[in-house]
Amino acid sequence: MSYAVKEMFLTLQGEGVHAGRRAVFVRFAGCNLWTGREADRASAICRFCDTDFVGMDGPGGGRFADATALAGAAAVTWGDAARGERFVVLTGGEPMLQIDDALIDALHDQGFAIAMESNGTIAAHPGIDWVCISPKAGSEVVQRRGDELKLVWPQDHIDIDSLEHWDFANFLVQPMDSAAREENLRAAIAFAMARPRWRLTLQTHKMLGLP
Ligand SMILES: C[S@@+](CC[C@H](N)C(=O)[O-])C[C@H]1O[C@@H](n2cnc3c(N)ncnc32)[C@H](O)[C@@H]1O
Ligand SMILES: Nc1nc2[nH]cc(C(=O)O)c2c(=O)[nH]1
Ligand code: SF4
Ligand SMILES: [Mg+2]
Repeated sequence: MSYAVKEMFLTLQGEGVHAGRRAVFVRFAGCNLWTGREADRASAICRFCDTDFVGMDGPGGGRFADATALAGAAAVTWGDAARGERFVVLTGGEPMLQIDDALIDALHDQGFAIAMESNGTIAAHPGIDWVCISPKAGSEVVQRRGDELKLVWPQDHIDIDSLEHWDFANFLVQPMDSAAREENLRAAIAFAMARPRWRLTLQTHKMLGLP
């Protein structure tokens, strides 16, 4: 199978438990909860997305003919730093629309530990080493176990008590980036103060000027 990739870049993971860790990001094109077109945002299931995942025109993006080609490009993007530490984050868009056995095997063959950022509406590939699920109100989350649950806040129509029954090792709350970001940050802080099971996570790459 070929893969449609919006962009591929080297940075620090900005969010979640692995914040601060050197990582190759592979941003797949396309999502099942929004077309990515501004004209469709108001009628989408997911309306607060901060990401351009349309097309294959970003830095390091393109159509990769097969898994070997994609994994090879990820290895080149990682560069000469300690091979044993290779870490890739598969995101999008919705990465589970494209991730398959061949890609997971090829990335592992290149020595990568594989993390994924997903909306959880498609079951995660079992070979992924670190599964981060970020639930969206109005969607059906089928992937209810993993390494981190990252709730963007505030969102209406989320049943927090039922999320807490899902099988995740870490529960994180992330303020929604929007025109109301200050208010959203206060709301996320209040959330973490009221529910000690949850930890605040910030989009540190945005503060640092990293991609
Ligand atoms: C762009 S999404 C791509 C992966 C996948 N589609 C998902 O939603 O998890 C990557 C992460 O950014 C989060 N995110 C998207 N828009 C955001 C915003 N406006 N503020 C804070 N986090 C946001 C998502 O919830 C997700 O955790
Ligand atoms: N540095 C950095 N960290 C991130 N963590 C999750 C991201 C994403 O868009 O999935 C992201 C991103 O786009 N950049
Ligand atoms: S599910 Fe993820 S990629 Fe899709 S629109 Fe929402 S935040 Fe963006
Ligand atoms: Mg992002």
